[in-house]
Amino acid sequence: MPTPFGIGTSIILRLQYDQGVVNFGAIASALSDSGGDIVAIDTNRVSPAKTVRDITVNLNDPHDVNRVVSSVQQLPGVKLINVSDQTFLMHLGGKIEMHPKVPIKNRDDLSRVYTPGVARICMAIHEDPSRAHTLTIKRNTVAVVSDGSAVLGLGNIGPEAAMPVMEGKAVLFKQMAGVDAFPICLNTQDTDEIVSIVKAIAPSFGGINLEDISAPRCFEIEERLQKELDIPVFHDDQHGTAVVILAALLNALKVVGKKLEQCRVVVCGIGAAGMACSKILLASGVKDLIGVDRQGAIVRGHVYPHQVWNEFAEHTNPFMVRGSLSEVIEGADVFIGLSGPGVLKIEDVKRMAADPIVFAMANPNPEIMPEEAEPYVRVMATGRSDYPNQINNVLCFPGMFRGVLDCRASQITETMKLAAAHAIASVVSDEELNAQYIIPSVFNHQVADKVSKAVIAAACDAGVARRSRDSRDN
Ligand SMILES: NC(=O)C1=CN([C@@H]2O[C@H](COP(=O)(O)OP(=O)(O)OC[C@H]3O[C@@H](n4cnc5c(N)ncnc54)[C@H](O)[C@@H]3O)[C@@H](O)[C@H]2O)C=CC1
Ligand SMILES: CC(=O)C(=O)O
Ligand SMILES: [Mg+2]
Repeated sequence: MPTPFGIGTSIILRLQYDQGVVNFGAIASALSDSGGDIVAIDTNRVSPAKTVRDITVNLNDPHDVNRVVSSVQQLPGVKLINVSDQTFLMHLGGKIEMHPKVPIKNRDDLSRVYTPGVARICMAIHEDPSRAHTLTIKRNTVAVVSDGSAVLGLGNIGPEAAMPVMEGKAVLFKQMAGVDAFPICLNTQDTDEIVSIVKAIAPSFGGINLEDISAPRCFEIEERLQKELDIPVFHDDQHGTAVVILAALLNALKVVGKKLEQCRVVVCGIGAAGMACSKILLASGVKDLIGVDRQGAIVRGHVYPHQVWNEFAEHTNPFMVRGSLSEVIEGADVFIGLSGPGVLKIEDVKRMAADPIVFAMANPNPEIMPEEAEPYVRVMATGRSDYPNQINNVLCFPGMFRGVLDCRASQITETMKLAAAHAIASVVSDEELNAQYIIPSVFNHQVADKVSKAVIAAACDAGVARRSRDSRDN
C-alpha cells in the first residue's frame, strides 16, 4: 500500500564492515527483516579486512527508516558511515538553474550581449515598451509567486518551506510546455504588500502564477492584480484546479451516464480551490451544488465572516440543506474534496446516490484513501501520482501559460478556462474512457499542446490576444 506521503522512501546506507566478524548475507538479512528491500549494492572500497558498500534500500513506509538503520547498526563488525534519502538528494541545491541562451566567446559577443550593444536594445524598449515581450525573457517567463500560507494541504508553513513546491512547479512548466518559470516566495502575508511587490516585479514577466496563497486573501490579491496589471494573473489553486476538475467530471459523468444539470454535487472545503471549482461547475450547468466547510453546509441567510462565503451562499445550495458533511452527503451524486485528510468517512460514501463519483483531492493525503472508498464508488480520483485518475492542476497550468504567452494575452477569461477544461477532457477518447481512466496522464504530451491551442483560440475570440497566430515569430 502506498505511504501517507505518496511514494516509498529510498535510502542509501554507506556501511563499512569487517569481513572477519560479519558477512554480507547477515547484513542483507537484517535489512530485509526490518522492512527494507535491497535494490542496489555498490562496492566503494575493499581492503583485506574491511569492505565499504553503498546499499540502496527501498522502504514501503518512511516510518521504517529508523528500524532499518538500527538493524544494521546493531550488527557486530558493522559501522554505519552515512545514510542518505533519494528524495532529499533530488532536492540538494534546489531543482532548477539558469542557463544562458547566448554564449559570450569574445569581445565582440560581449559588446553585443552587454554594454555597449545592449544600450540600443534598452532604448528600443524605452521607446516602445511592448518590445519587452520580444526582446527580453518576458516573452516566455512566468513568476510563480507564493507567500507560503496554504502550501499543498500542509498549511501555513512559510515562504522558505514553500520553495520546493514552487521549484517543482517551475520544473513542470518547463518540462510540460517549455515555459520558463521563476519561483518567488515572499516573506510577507500582507495583502497590500503582496499586491505591491508583484506589481513591482511584473515588468520582467509575461504572466503571474499565484500559488498556495490561502483564502480569503487569495481572492482579493488576484482580483487587484488582474485589474492593475496588463499581463495574465492566474491563481493556480483556484483556476488550474477548477479547470482540471471540470475536465475530469465531464468524463466521469459519461462513464456513469449522468448529466451535470441533474447531479447533486457536494464540494467540501470552500477555500481557494473549492470556491473556484464551485464557480466553474455552476457556470457549466450544475444546478444543485452544496458547499461544506468546517462548520457544515454553507446556507443562504446565515451571515459568514468572509464576504465571499455570503456571496457563495446566494448562488448555491438551492434546497437550503443544512448540517455536517455526513448529513448533506446523503443522496449526492458527486463528492469533491478540497479540504484535508480523512474528512470523508466510508459510511458517508455508502449513503451517496447510485454510481457515486468521489474526487478526494487534498494533498498529500486525500479526504478518503482510494483503497477504502473504491469498493463503494463508481469513479474514484485523487490529486496523487500513485493512483489512477490523478486530478492535478499540472494538467492545466503549463498549457494555459504556453497559450497566453504565445498569443500575448492581457488576461485569462472564463471562456479560456472552459476551453482548457474541454481540451483536457478531449484527450481521453470515447474508446479509451473508463472508470479508471477519466483524465489523461500528466505525461501525455497532447495535454499541454491541446490546452494551449484551445486557450489561444478562446483568447482571440474574447479579444484579449495581443498577437495573432500568424505573427507568433515576432
Ligand atoms: N489536486 C490538486 O490539483 C489540488 C489540490 N488541492 C488541495 O486541496 C486542499 C485545499 O487547498 P486550498 O483550497 O488551496 O486551501 P485553502 O486553505 O484555501 O482551503 C481549504 C478549505 O478547506 C477547509 N477545511 C479544512 N479542513 C476541513 C474539514 N475537516 N472539513 C471541512 N472543511 C475543511 C478550510 O476551512 C478551508 O476553507 C489542499 O489539500 C490542497 O493540497 C489544492 C489545489 C490543487
Ligand atoms: C497541486 C497543488 O497545487 C496543491 O495541492 O496545492
Ligand atoms: Mg497549489
